[in-house]
Amino acid sequence: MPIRITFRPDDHLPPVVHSPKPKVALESQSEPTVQNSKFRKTISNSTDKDKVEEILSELDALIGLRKVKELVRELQAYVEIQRRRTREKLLAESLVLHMIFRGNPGTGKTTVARLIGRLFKEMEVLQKGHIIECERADLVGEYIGHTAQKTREQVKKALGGVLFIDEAYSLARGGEKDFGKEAIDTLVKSMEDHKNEFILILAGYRHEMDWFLQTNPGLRSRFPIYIDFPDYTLDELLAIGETMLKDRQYEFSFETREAFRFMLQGLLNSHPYAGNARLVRNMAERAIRKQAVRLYQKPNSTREELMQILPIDLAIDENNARNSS
Ligand SMILES: Nc1ncnc2c1ncn2[C@@H]1O[C@H](COP(=O)(O)OP(=O)(O)OP(=O)(O)O)[C@@H](O)[C@H]1O
Repeated sequence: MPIRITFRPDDHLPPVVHSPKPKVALESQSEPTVQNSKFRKTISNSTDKDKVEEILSELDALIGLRKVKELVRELQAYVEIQRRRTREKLLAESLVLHMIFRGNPGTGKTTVARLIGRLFKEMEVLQKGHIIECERADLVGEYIGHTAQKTREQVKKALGGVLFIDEAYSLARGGEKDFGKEAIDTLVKSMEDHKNEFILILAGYRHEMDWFLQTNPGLRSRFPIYIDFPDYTLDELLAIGETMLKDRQYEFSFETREAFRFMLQGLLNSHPYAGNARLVRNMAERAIRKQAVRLYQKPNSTREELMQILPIDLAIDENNARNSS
């Protein structure tokens, strides 16, 4: 039986480790290995600490997500300590790192899943660390047997990395007779057949995910790690927008910043799930295109002009921007 780590989503406590009586002692082994891993990779001291730190800094650079960052760091520390224990020929168990990500679209789930894949590659938990993103249509087929085949194909592609299934609950919506059930069964079997060869992350809206896991106790017991992604606040969304522009060497003028805040506030007031970074990215990218059209007829644009996004590029006039401040 594998070690199970329960991260309590709602508090800051360290993970609870449910460790059944270990059956395997490594004392007799001269070269400690990761248990149950098909790769049976020899654990060396060679984990590139700089690369791990680099990935953790990328995680820290994300706006907000304080608890998510804490959990990922806890997870990283936990895995690292297991490695050190193995090196000291202490008891070793396989790590079960399948996860549930709960949150609205655009709250950073895929971004964090990618970082986790890369992190575990550097830590030699995963061989490749890539991510295969899929949804119901990629897993569910049209006739008996087709679904199992399609799902196995996705698992195969994900071996050595992360299989990320968005809106995972859609697999259970059709009930017992739906092919989605076959996809779930195939996933469960793949988790057994390919233990430690990939990490499965099921993602989606919080309430739907809770319902999904309640209706599938067999599945639920295989996911020891829950990570919640809250909606971003107005200030966080603003910071995300500014970071996205800065990364592309653009910037808001003072008025544009206020106009952007005003637009975001309006959207947050009218749409309950508007607090997401995807929306901000779309707004920023649209503003960049609008700026291009505005400057196109001006061959002698200055460096500053080429960098600055003006309120007009947000399709909002300056009066509105002033009113919002
Ligand atoms: N905290 C953050 N800081 C900076 N950029 C972010 C942050 N969160 C998300 N983004 C950016 O927002 C965009 C959407 O994020 P992402 O795809 O990770 O969200 P998601 O929760 O997986 O949404 P979906 O389910 O719609 O795919 C990406 O371009 C990502 O880089």
